[in-house]
Amino acid sequence: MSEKLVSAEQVAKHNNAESCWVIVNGDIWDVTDFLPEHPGGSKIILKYAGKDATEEYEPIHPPGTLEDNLPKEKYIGKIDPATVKEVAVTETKQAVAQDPNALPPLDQCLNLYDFEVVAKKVLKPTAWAYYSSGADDEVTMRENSSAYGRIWFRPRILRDVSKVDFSTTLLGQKSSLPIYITATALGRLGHPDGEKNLTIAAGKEGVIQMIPTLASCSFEEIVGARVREDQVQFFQLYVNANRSITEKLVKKAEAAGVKGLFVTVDAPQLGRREKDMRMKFDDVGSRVQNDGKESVDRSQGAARAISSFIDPSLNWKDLEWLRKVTKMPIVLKGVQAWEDAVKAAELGLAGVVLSNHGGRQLDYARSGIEVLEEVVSALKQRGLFPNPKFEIFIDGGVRRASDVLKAVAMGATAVGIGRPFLYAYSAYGHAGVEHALQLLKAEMEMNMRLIGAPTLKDVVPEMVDTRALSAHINSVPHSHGEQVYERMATAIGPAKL
Ligand SMILES: Cc1cc2c(cc1C)[n+](S(=O)(=O)[O-])c1c(=O)[nH]c(=O)nc-1n2C[C@H](O)[C@H](O)[C@H](O)COP(=O)(O)O
Repeated sequence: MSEKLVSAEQVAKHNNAESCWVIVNGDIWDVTDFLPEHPGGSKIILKYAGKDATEEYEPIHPPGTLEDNLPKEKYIGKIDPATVKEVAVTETKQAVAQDPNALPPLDQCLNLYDFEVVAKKVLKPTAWAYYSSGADDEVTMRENSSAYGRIWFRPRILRDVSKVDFSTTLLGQKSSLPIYITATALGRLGHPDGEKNLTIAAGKEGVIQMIPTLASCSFEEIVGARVREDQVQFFQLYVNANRSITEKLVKKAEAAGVKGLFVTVDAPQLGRREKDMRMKFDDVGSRVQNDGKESVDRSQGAARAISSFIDPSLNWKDLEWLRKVTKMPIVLKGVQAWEDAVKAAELGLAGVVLSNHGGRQLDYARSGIEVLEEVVSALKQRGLFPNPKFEIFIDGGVRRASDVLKAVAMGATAVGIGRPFLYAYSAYGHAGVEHALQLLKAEMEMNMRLIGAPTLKDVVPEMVDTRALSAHINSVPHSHGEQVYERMATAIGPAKL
């Protein structure tokens, strides 16, 4: 592409819907004609019209998105660095960018919760909002963790636990832990290397990473970041209303050696995550581009902007089509009732993930661990459990190895963990995720010794007391008071409400 240098002053003249240029990674693009086609609406682009959009663009778009989607003639040239004024780094990033020692030393993180504390300090507000939010009143998000608190151990004694082995297999693939790194979108919101941090750590620690459809990094970057030839990855699929796009994606994943296809079935539409949505009101602050004509649907936050392609018509019949597209084992991710788990087993699928999407979808959905109990009992009644060809995973709120062992005792093959790994790499890169996995290994070893189980096979239903599991005690949803009003008030701008 031409190396023509263009001054920042020249770019700044193209700052409206009639002529809109943006700078991304030093390249200048004329996106005027693309504005009406942008899935996230034109307002978010107009906010950066005539300016550098790199920081906002990077976490949401895999590399090459502009080159792949805009005709060559829309490429204007390179920004002349001599004409660019220093752009202030956001204050939280400043703390880290200028002085990484501004963080507590990694070895001060003793459990998964510690990463959340550090990440909250480091993450930009938009990233924190997206990662930490749950749907509506976040009752299910809180329930995911508190449900584990209603399960108690029945440890056994005088067993030789000098050697403890917590290795296992998931869909026949070896794993050093009954834990996998689950799919979470927009990895670059938290760290420039995005999902690659998870790939590196998963490879080094011998666990499996589930690659998200909505990754910030490209699929090739994530697969390319494997640290071992034989490193195993799974792929999480949002089925696109345009089935040919999905077919291409699934075939590419299979050709790249991905060993499992996890079809997300709990998100025909992404949930209303209000922390995330409130961030969108900031965009209204740039009223200068408020052309008034287009009513931006600000009621869905970033989630809507990235997910309008998801097909809400997806149904059981489509699984026949999917089985023709791939030979990979197919697992349904987001099953929340025993009836659907039994149906998946009877259809001969490879398994289910009992999950409510980390509490980001339907509020008041039950926790994966609670659904696990009813699913195992229903499968047992039909002679469908245990079944080596049908594996049950759960995710949501898993923060301790004791949570993992409760799930294994109740019949889960393994558990997915999401946010803790996002927080770990947002603060410390892949080293943070490696440390998080090492902490879980240390907890696993200690807990298995103390419950009297030398291997995962010895972790059996009699080791847990689940009598209180369905006794929900959830705090009444509360308004968020002052801090919400502050956020809302930022939207009160020149154009009176
Ligand atoms: C935290 C988080 C979770 C997301 C996630 C993004 C974030 C930031 N995204 S989302 O953008 O659509 O909501 C996905 C996703 O891409 N696909 C998916 O299947 N699950 C998605 N999940 C759900 C995830 O796979 C697990 O079900 C959930 O994270 C488990 O709960 P914990 O975070 O408490 O471990």
